[in-house]
Amino acid sequence: MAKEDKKRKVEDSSEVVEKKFKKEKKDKKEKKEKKDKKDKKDKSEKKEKKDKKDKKEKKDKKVESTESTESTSKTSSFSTTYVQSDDLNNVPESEIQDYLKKNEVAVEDPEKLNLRPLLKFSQVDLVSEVQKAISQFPSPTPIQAVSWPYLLSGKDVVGVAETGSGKTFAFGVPAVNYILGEQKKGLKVLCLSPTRELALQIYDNLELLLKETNISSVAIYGGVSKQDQIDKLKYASIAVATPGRLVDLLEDGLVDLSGVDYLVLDEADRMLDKGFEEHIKQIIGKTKHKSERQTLMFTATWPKEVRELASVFMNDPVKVTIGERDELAANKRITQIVEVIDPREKEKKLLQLLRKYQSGANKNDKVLVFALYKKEALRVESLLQRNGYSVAAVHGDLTQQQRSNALGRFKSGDCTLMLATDVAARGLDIPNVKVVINLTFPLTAEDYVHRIGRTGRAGQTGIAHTLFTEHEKHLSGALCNILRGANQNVPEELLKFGGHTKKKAHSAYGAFFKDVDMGKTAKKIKFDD
Ligand SMILES: Nc1ncnc2c1ncn2[C@@H]1O[C@H](COP(=O)(O)OP(=O)(O)OP(=O)(O)O)[C@@H](O)[C@H]1O
Repeated sequence: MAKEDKKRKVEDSSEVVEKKFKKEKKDKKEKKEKKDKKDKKDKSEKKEKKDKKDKKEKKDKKVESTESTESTSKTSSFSTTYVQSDDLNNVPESEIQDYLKKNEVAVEDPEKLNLRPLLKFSQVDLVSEVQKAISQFPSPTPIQAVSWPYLLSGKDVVGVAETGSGKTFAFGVPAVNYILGEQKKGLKVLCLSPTRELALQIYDNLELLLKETNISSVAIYGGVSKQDQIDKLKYASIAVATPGRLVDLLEDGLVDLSGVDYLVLDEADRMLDKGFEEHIKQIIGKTKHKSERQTLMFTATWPKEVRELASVFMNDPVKVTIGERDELAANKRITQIVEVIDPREKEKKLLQLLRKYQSGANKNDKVLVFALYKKEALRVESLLQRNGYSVAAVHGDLTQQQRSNALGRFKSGDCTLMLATDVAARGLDIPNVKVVINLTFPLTAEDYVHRIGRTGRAGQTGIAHTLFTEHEKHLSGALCNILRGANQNVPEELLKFGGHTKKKAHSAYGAFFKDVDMGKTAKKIKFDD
């Protein structure tokens, strides 16, 4: 019995052991399966993450395909040490907040540096030649006040501020200040601009800052001989260029951009749209890598369509916005009048408007008339001449010499009437333009904001008178928004076309709109080489 018991016990225990063993095995198997499952999941998650990362890297690389692959730390001399002055430190915080509020300043500052705006020129330590050149002005404009501390700290900046608000010196002063503090020779600063006239204007402004220095600069643009530009490039530290001519010189091996570590895209949204994208990539790829370069983009209009592309060329930029600029906004000092008329009445109406705006005490007021296409400009030019007007014309069919002469006559006041296409819409700073007349509405609402921005500059007021016809009805919604945003009257006749903006269907926002008949004339505007 005892033996049997013992046997049973042994059997029992062996059964238990076996059971236990089986259970352990089962547990192990389950555990392993679980682990495998988890590993598999982790692996696939990791792979997904890696794929995503690779994809992003590839995409970034694709866009910046020609960027050099040199070292990654931002070590060049532009990483200067900006120190907030005691004078600025001592300003009560409430005063700073009042300034930011009054000027509708918004700053997106990824590193949370919270640099204070410069309320006076004396609150910043600039190289004496630069300090002297800007002392002609009473104080920095808001875009200068807010962006200089970041630019002088070596940060990338996107600056969005209304037309005529001093953006040229906002990027020009830190650029010249950098060059003057720089020991090495060679081309270091490059400013890109969409039109020849604007490139020349930026160049003239920089020359004012360089007047009392031994630094040379050069303007590179098409329509004139290359040789003079090539000669000047040998000594220049700063170049202002239109993309087409610059690419021309690059392809011929006549310009070396490998030392450029301060890069400005003026009218940045235009520079990044489809018309210029390829040239811009080609040029930027020849400058220093973005990790060693300070990249600046300044503009009055900053549509969503170009923001992603912009970020590819920049290192976590600080974004400085003056005014409510998330919506497309016009300068509020400009009185905007919009008249809806029959397209056949346009030219008769133009003559009436000129009589109205250039009469009596205002007879010498400067008036700028915009047409849409060269052909139209030529026709209207002869209409005006037939009616006894002396008119300065600026459009793409004229030689550069003719364009420069016309602009010069209008700037100096020798001729008080200028007729232009959109080559003159952006950036041109012409003193005392009292009235802008849009004889034909431009292709985009952005262009409208730039065109009317030729008046009401540097704190002055101005009038923009727009003739609107049914041919442009697809832009009525965008125009209504701009008028409302600047507290202007929205005419009933315009509302009849519809007060809502249509969606844009193509990233070349300047040229294509969804469900919209752009008419026979809707071709892309060609800008300059
Ligand atoms: N701190 C300042 N105080 C007063 N006027 C200034 C100051 N800085 C620049 N200006 C003047 O303001 C005018 C407009 O400046 P600028 O041409 O730079 O405008 P902008 O913002 O680039 O305009 P746009 O968007 O049309 O290109 C110029 O005549 C310039 O000399």
